[in-house]
Order: sequence, then structure tokens, then C-alpha cells
Amino acid sequence: MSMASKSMLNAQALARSRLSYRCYNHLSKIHVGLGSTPYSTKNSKVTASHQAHSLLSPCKLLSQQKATARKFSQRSLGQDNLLDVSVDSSSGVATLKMQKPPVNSFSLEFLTSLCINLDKLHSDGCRGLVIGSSLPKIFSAGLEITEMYQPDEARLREFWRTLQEFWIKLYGSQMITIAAITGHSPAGGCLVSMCCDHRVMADGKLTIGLNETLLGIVAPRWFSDTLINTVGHREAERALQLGKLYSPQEAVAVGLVDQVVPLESVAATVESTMAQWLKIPSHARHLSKLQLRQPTLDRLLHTRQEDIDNFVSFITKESIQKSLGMYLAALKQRSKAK
Ligand SMILES: CCCCCCCCCCCC/C=C/CC(=O)SCCNC(=O)CCNC(=O)[C@H](O)C(C)(C)COP(=O)(O)OP(=O)(O)OC[C@H]1O[C@@H](n2cnc3c(N)ncnc32)[C@H](O)[C@@H]1OP(=O)(O)O
Repeated sequence: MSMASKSMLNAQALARSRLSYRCYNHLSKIHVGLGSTPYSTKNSKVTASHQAHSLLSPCKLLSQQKATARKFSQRSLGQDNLLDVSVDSSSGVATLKMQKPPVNSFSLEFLTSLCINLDKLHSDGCRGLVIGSSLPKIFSAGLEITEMYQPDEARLREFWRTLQEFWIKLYGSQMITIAAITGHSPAGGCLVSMCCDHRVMADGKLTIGLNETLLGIVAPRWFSDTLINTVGHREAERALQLGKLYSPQEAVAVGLVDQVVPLESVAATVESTMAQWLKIPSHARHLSKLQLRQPTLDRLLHTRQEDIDNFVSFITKESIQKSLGMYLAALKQRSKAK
């Protein structure tokens, strides 16, 4: 390649990275400031000035994550508006809908955006959070497999650190969290829903579960702990080894989800469940949650770096890379055959 074309490519890459950094700053379409920002309408969506306001708040995590996004910005190109967030001003309940086609897979940028939005909603005093999806038949396909396949090590470390961060924030969240599972929810998608206090799943041909072994990988300890805390030790033991993907009816039978209702009733069911939970004094409810979840949280909090090292050394093994490559190819093949 000639010097001229190389420098042209470099200039294009730089421009792309600047553009994507700007996109990153606007990853979330909206942000409502409960308490600090008055609401005018139910489910009001935030304007540019709210966004600007939210970007000014100094926060170590934010600046760290902005640096990350700058560093790895090429992968986030064209991926703004990954989340649709709204807040009901009368109840203080936020709804966060994932909208990252085709399958809401968790990339570094997506996880970063989720962390930032959780922080914002929490610091704005939201009392409840509904996590759902804007994509039909998909809650989330879990981790973005291409983040783990033939990875850049620095990015891979950041990816895992950000996933840990998201899990820690959500699993211990002060907010009442409800998952509206209107689509498939394998692996990391199942993990996110299990972090919530309550799960409502649509009936139909959908699946949910920790299927890591089917990819030739092992769910880390904090994934399995979360499953054990949800369905109990014996069920988790079977499910983890088999990589079991449950139908909605199977999932409700083992307690992996709390309710299964027709798709069209998910929103109303979530709303009435939230109304019930909102009646409980918030402080007592959150402390009760932490009493049960803190030991699990602590286990990761005390070993975060070791967990990142284990993950990186495991996932970069040649045999694991081969399995991931084959799984990805099979997914692509299946998608093409449709
Ligand atoms: C010694 C012990 C040491 C222990 C140490 C342990 C530490 C290491 C631990 C490592 C653990 C890592 C944990 C990983 C957890 C995960 O989340 S891995 C991801 C698992 N996810 C899946 O298996 C889901 C795969 N996807 C699907 O099954 C389906 O896509 C779907 C059911 C979700 C949706 O089906 P459908 O609507 O029919 O869409 P598709 O046509 O299948 O897909 C569309 C499109 O998306 C691509 N895609 C799907 N999923 C992913 C994904 N997760 N990542 C990236 N891309 C994905 C798919 O290939 C299609 O792409 P194309 O259209 O072909 O381009």
C-alpha cells in the first residue's frame, strides 16, 4: 500500500473514531433527571439539553469509560441509540429498552452504555427499573461473541471488566428491577434477567438459560452463583452442565422466571407487579435484597482482577477459540439458511 493511501486510511480511521466518540456520548437517546429535572408528561423523553446536562456530571466511572470508548471506538461505529430509556414521572419508574439489532448482544460499547444509564437512573433517584427489548422475539443473545473471538487482549480485558461492572451494579441495585422478557434470552441475556428482582416472560417458542457449555465455554463462578441463587443448587448443577435452554413453561416451573404470560400481557403484568413492589418501604426492601445478594457480590468484588485474568487466559486458549469460531460459523450458516 502506498504512503498516500496509508495516510488517507489513517485520516479516515481518526475521523471515524471522533465521530464514534460523539456517538458514544449520545448512546442513550434519553435521560431524565428525577428530582433535578421536572417532568412534564408521562414517559417523557429527554431532550438534547437534558443530555448535555447529564454529560456534565463529573464521575470517575464515566471518564474511565469515555476513555475506553475513545480507545476502542472503531467497533462502536454507527451504534448510537443502543438504548431507549424513559421515565414515568409520577411513579419514578424507568423503562430501559435494549435496541441493538440484530440480537441485543453485549459488546463493550453496549455494556458501557448500560452502566452509564444505570448510574444516571440511580443518581436521579429512580425507584424502579424495567429492562426490556425493542427487538421482536429477542431479549438478548448474551455476550457479543466476536468480542471473545480472535480478540485484542486490552479490549478483551476492558470488555470483561465492564461486564463485571454492569453485573455488580444491576445485581445490587437499589432500584426495584423487573425484566420484561419478550424474546430469547440465552447466556448473558439470561444473566441480566436473573439480576432483576422479578422476571416476566412471554409465552411462546422462546428460550432462556445459561447455555455456555454448548459453545464449549464455561460460565464463570458469578454467573453460576446467580443461577444457583435463582433456581437452587441441584437445578443449577444440571442446567449449567447441560447448557440447558428452557422454554418459558419450563423456566417458570423451576423458578428461573416468576411469571409467564401471553406476549401482549407482558407490559401490563410488569406494570402491576411494579406497583405492588413500590408499596414496600424502599430502604427495608433494598437491605433485604442485599442481605441475600451481598455475599455473592463480595465474592466477585474481592477477586475482580483474578476473574479477568482467568477469563482472558481461558478464552484465548486455542481450543476455546476453535470452539467459538465453529459456533459463530454455525450461527451465521443458520442465519443465512433462513
Ligand atoms: C477451568 C475453568 C476455568 C473457568 C474460567 C471461566 C472463565 C471464562 C468464562 C467465559 C465465559 C464467557 C461467557 C459467555 C456468555 C455469553 O453470553 S456467550 C453468548 C451466547 N449466546 C448464544 O449462544 C446465543 C446465540 N444466538 C442465538 O441462539 C440466536 O441468534 C437467537 C436465538 C438469540 C436469535 O435467533 P434469530 O432471531 O433466529 O437470529 P439469528 O439469525 O440466529 O442471528 C442474527 C444474527 O446475529 C448473530 N448473532 C446471534 N447471536 C450472537 C451473539 N451472541 N454474538 C454475536 N453475534 C450473534 C448471528 O450470527 C446472525 O448474524 P448474521 O446475520 O449471520 O450476520
